[in-house]
Amino acid sequence: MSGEPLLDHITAARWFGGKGRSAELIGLTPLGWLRPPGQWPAVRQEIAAIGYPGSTDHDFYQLLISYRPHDQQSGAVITETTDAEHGVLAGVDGTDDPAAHDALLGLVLDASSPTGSKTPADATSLVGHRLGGDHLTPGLPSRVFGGEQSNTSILFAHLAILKMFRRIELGRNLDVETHDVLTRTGSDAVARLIGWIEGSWPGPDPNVSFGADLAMITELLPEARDGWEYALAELRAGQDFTAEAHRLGRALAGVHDLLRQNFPTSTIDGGEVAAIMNDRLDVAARAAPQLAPYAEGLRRTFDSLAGRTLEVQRVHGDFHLGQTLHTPRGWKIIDFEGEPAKTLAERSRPDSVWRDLAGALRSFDYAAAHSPAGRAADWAAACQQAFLSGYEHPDPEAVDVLRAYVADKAIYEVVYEARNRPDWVEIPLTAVAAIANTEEPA
Ligand SMILES: Nc1ncnc2c1ncn2[C@@H]1O[C@H](COP(=O)(O)OP(=O)(O)O)[C@@H](O)[C@H]1O
Ligand SMILES: O=P(O)(O)O[C@H]1O[C@H](CO)[C@@H](O[C@H]2O[C@H](CO)[C@@H](O)[C@H](O)[C@H]2O)[C@H](O)[C@H]1O
Repeated sequence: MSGEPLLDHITAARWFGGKGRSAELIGLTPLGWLRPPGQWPAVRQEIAAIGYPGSTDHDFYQLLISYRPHDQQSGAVITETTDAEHGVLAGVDGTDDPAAHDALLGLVLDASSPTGSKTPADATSLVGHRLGGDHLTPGLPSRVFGGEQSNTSILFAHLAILKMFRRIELGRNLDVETHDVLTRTGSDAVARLIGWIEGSWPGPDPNVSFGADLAMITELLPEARDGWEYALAELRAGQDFTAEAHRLGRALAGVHDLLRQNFPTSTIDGGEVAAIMNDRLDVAARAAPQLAPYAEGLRRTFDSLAGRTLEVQRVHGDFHLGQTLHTPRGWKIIDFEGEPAKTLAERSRPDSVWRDLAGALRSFDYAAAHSPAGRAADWAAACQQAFLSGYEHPDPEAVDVLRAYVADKAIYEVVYEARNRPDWVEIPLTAVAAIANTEEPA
C-alpha cells in the first residue's frame, strides 16, 4: 500500500494545521504496541512527519492506529504493516475504537508513580505518569468528544477526559506542564491532572532521540458549560454578567499567583516589549493588509511602553471566554498552550499577566459584537470593569500597558479571523481602529 491513504487521512483531519499547503509524508515512526500479542486489535501510536515541498518546514502528527489481519478488519484502511509477531496487518483510525482508548488509559493507570511506568523496549519508549485517578479502572465506557479543533479528546464515563495531542512539539507540552503544577499546588480553578503519556523515538541522527508529551488525562468536570456560550446566552437573555465576570477575574488572579510562585519570573524593558509588538504588527500587516491604515496609531500605542519595566511570569497566553468552563464549583480555566500562531519558544517565555487580562477584555467585546443585542456594548463594558476589579491588579493605573496588550491581541485576532473566519474580521478590526484613533501623535 502506498502512503497516500494515510496522507489523505492526515490532511483531511480537522486537527491538521497545514491546510492549504501541499503536504507530503516524509516519515512514519511506530511507537510500541499497547496490547499484548494475540489481543485484537493490535494498537499503537505512530508519529507521522509531514513536509511541505519547496520548504524546509516539517511537522509531527500523532496517530492512533488499530490493526487487525486484512480479512478481519472493517472500516477504512489507512495504513498497513508487517510484523514478526502479528504477520501482515491492516490499520484503521483508532480514535473511534474503545479498545484503543482503553490501551491509552492503561498506559497511565499502569504507572504507579509520577516518574513513569514502562521500560524502553528499543529505540522508542512510552512512559505513563500518574498523579491520581484511583477511581479509574480499565474497561471504562469511552467515546470521542465532538466539536473541537486542534486535538482529539476521549471521554471515559463521566470521570476523565484524555486529550491526545495531534501536532506534536518536541519537549514538554505547556498544557501538561502547567496542569501538573496547578494540580500539585491545589488550584481549584483548573481540572485536576490525573496523568500523562510521554514518548520518545529516534531522530534522523541515531544518537539523538526525539521526546514529547503525547497525551494528558484530567478529571472530567461535571456539568461544565463553555464560558463563551454561557456569556452569549446571558447577554442574549439580557442578564447581568458582572458577578460572573468578577469571579472569573478572581479565578485568573489565583492561577497567576500560583504560576508566579512555581515558574521562573523576570522583568522586561517596556521598550523591548514595544519592539516585539511592533514586529508582530509588521508580520500581521503583511498577512492582513486591512491593518495598514491603523499601523501608525498602533505604533504610538506600543511605543508608550518605553521607559517602563514589566514583570513577567508564566501566563495562560491565549486567554478568552472559550478557554473557560463554568461549573457548579466555579470557573475553571483550560488549554494552557498559548496562541497557536506562536512558536513553542515564544509560548514558553515568561510574559506579562496583562496579556491574559487583555484577552479577557477582548473576549467580552467579541461577545457584544457577535450578539449585538440592545445595550450589548454597555454589557461588555460592565463585564470588563467587573473582571478587572475581580482580578485586583496591583497597578490598576497602568492603562497604557493594558491598551498596548489589548491592541496586540486585537491585531493577532485580525489575522486569526482573516484566516479562519473572514466573516468575523470586522470584530477585532473595529477594536484596532478605536485604539489606533485614540492615541494623539506625540
Ligand atoms: N476537564 C474537562 N471537563 C469537561 N470538559 C472539558 C474538560 N477539558 C476540556 N473540556 C472540553 O473539551 C474542549 C476542548 O478542550 P481543549 O483543552 O480546549 O482542547 P483543544 O486543545 O483541542 O482545543 C473544551 O472546549 C471543553 O468543552
Ligand atoms: O481556542 P483556541 O486556542 O483555538 O483559540 C483560537 O480560536 C479562538 C476562537 O475560537 C480565538 O478567539 C477569538 O474568538 C473568541 C470567540 O470565538 C473570542 O472570545 C476571543 O476573544 C477571540 O480572540 C483565539 O484568539 C484563537 O487563538
